[in-house]
Amino acid sequence: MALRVYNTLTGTKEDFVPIEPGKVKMYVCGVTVYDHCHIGHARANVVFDVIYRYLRSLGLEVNYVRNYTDIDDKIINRANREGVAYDAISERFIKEFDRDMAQLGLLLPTSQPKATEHIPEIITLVQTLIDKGFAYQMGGDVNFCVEKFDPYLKLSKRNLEDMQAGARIEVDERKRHPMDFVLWKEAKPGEPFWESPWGKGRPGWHIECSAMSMKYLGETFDIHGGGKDLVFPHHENEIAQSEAASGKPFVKYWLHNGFVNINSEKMSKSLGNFFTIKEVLDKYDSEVLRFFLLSAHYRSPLDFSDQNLTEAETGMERIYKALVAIDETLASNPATGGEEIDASSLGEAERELFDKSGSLPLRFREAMDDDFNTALAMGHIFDLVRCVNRVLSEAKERSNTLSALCAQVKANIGKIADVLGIFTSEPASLLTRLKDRKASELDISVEEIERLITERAAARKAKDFKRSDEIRDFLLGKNIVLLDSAQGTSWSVK
Ligand SMILES: Nc1ncnc2c1ncn2[C@@H]1O[C@H](COP(=O)(O)OP(=O)(O)OP(=O)(O)O)[C@@H](O)[C@H]1O
Ligand SMILES: [Zn+2]
Repeated sequence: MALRVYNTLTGTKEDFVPIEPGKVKMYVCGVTVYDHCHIGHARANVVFDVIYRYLRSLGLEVNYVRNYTDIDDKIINRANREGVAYDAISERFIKEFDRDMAQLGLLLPTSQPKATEHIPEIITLVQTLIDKGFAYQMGGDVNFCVEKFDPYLKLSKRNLEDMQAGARIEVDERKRHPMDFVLWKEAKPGEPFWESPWGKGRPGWHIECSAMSMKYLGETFDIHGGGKDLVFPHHENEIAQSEAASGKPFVKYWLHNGFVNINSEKMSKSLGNFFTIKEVLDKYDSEVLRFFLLSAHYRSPLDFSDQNLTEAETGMERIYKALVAIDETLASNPATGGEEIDASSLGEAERELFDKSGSLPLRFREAMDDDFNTALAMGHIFDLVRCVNRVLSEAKERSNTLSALCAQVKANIGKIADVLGIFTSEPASLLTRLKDRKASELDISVEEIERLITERAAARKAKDFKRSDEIRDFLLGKNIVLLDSAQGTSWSVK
């Protein structure tokens, strides 16, 4: 099966055929850098990071551009509130964004252009639109004339007349059509500005993405991405500006991620119902957050709640525990390396594991080829882990075959890990990290737990089972579960 992607432009899943064989040009709208990023922003960026990684894993050469919107009303407002220059705000939040993305394990895009570093390209594009009759000057502003661009609203499939009728916003009478949007904004006194043929001003939001995407990727490119909320007006306006200027199709595939919701409402700054990436990473491991964000298909809504993150943590822990068990099996009886597994000699459970592990790369590819279905891909990993647990718990001895099977599972999960950017940690240390995090929320210290475990071992040795049970129950009351084995006693948080 070849890769198929859901294209918002056609409303269908289509075969993905790059314009130039072997190469993919992809632009994703970045953040407006006026505040800390929330989990909705994390989702948009993680989703396209995985799409980027998957395309690369298919052997495609991907030119991935993600911008920073570093001039905007929201940035100016915050700068005024804090009494600093606009670029003190944008620079601060670019640094914060970069730090958040690095924590979430994102690969760097090929280019990360900033709007303010592309003013000449923006002015040239606006001038071209005026020269071609698609834009007009209105005082110190320049507007795009939507009626001149016939396919306007082809992405969101809205109707201009209906929208006009429905528009209750106060409309500037000087506009030729109420839906005309601004390409260049005249600077108000005290606002940052750049010189232009229309006076001192700054670019509108939509034009920057047309100018930067076409500069880095050409007039027509393969993929344009962003959150669903950008379909209208942002992407619709990008299409209008770019296609009106170039006379060519702008983008072949439009991909949009679904929202992170809280109580069925979009997480957003304006609603105030948001959690920043930093806040969440204070509490949860970054791999847990990434795991959570990829646990749903990228177009589906994703409900954010403490409970859902805790469930993601438990799910990830289950997989890592299996990876630790695999490592322990390999340590106790290393696979001699490269040995063939004789399938006919396997018992029923081993046979199932052998089959599921062997077919994992193919099933992963099928899931991802179906519009990047990371949820299904993760389901395949859980399925495999169930088989691993069964085989390891039923195995009477650590045989060479068992080690060879474990080595195969480890290698095949490893291949997927690189594309999803999860399961990449050293398993034992990840489990320790999770345990430490949970322990930090307990009302008992790790030292105290370990002291009690030592005391309990001594009590058991002295056959003082009353004291030993007392300690176990006391710890259980603190949500600590003890597990006795031949190697000693280990503990985990319930
Ligand atoms: N709740 C969300 N779920 C998924 N993606 C989101 C969410 N909120 C924003 N995004 C996406 O993040 C990217 C950056 O958005 P942008 O900087 O324009 O956000 P914003 O409009 O400032 O955020 P907010 O919506 O909170 O005001 C866009 O692709 C946007 O669609
Ligand atoms: Zn954009």
